[in-house]
Amino acid sequence: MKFKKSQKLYEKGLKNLVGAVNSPVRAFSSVGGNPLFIKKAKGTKITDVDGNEYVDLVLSYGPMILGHRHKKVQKGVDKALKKGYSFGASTEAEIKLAKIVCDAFPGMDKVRFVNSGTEAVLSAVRLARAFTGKDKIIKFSGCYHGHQDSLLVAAGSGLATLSMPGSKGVPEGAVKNTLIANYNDLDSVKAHFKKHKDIAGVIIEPIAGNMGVVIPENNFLVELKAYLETQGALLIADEVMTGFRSKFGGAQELLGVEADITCLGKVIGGGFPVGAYGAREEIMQEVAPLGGMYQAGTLSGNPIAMAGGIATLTELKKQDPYKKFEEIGSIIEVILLETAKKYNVALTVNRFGSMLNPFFVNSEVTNFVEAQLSDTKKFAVFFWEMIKNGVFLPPSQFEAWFLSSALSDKDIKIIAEAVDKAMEKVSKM
Ligand SMILES: Cc1ncc(COP(=O)(O)O)c(C=O)c1O
Ligand SMILES: NCC(=O)CCC(=O)O
Repeated sequence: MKFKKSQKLYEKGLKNLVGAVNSPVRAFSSVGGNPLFIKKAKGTKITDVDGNEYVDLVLSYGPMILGHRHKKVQKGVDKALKKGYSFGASTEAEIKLAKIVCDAFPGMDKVRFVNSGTEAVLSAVRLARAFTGKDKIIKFSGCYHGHQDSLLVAAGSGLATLSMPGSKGVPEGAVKNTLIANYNDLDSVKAHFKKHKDIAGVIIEPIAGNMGVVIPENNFLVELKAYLETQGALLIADEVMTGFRSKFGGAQELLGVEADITCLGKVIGGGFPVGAYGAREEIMQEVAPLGGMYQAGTLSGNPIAMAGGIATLTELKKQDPYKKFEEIGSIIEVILLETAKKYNVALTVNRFGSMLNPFFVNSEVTNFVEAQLSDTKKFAVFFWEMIKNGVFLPPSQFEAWFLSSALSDKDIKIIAEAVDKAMEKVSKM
């Protein structure tokens, strides 16, 4: 496999782009080598500029749940493109997507569309503060909620890969109202409430995907929500990753919990830039123009993005792929575990439906500290061998792998063969 053209573009890109990437997550910092440049994608496959074809388990970090360029999505977007790109005024498509989203999440009477997951979360946090009149927010170590100042502490995703505890350029004042708790540890949440009277809410990835996949234990979320109710604080579910992926109604439907405010992104745009936050009526009444919490956007509710979202969610509802996700997901999980056993490689696999991660560690991974015990050198070797054998993975131990509903038996065979080669190479380290 050759990467000559990617290498050339990388060198060219370095001149006017930062690290030749537009998100540090796309840099190959922790796996070595340079980022691949992509030419096109269709269905389950992604092709780089050198013509190498891969089964894609990145899926644009989640959005491409139907696979790339699904014909219904393409059709919906093509139709919208013919009518205009952006109007700065309302369209019927916004109402349609809002209904699909609100119908899927029982705790959501109203929704506001924005352009990214980051925007969705920063607005949701502002809304929690506006509604409760309190300032402090608890987040969990290893959860990533986008790159707004106040939550860019103890965050996973790219910060975990780069071993950064936080970001430069975030003033102390911006994080003075942020408290950190441990995932799967309700006592660590309670400890904050014992100390502070002004906690507006707790934000959580209900199934964590940014420290690698980490699953909420037993009744963690249900108990967290019940406890927050006793404290008059809100539960903010950051379902940017899990919304419409864990289940049509997100992790909340699956785990039987109803958040006060829900953040969405990724899948709801079907590959176009969309984010959203929503809540029950009395909370959304705070948002301008109904209430005094300001939040706006030139391209918010963009008609092309709305068309991508409507087509994706309509097709997703029709396909109802969640049983298939469980089946394929468990097959891939077994492939990883059995192959690791065959080559005597220590491995833990965390999986929730169509999100999964292998960790190169012997012990279970239930929080960020345990996730960081994984041998990232082994992951780097594993990653490159998977690439060379035709499977496109996120270039980081701490990013979830995503499955699409388009995956076929043939794709699984490619994955199984690549895993065999990659595990064998890891075993020789
Ligand atoms: C859980 C979660 N929240 C928020 C974000 C931020 O979304 P975006 O990258 O669209 O700004 C992401 C992904 O990056 C995410 O995984
Ligand atoms: N886990 C990280 C993401 O989902 C987003 C990717 C990015 O920030 O580029």
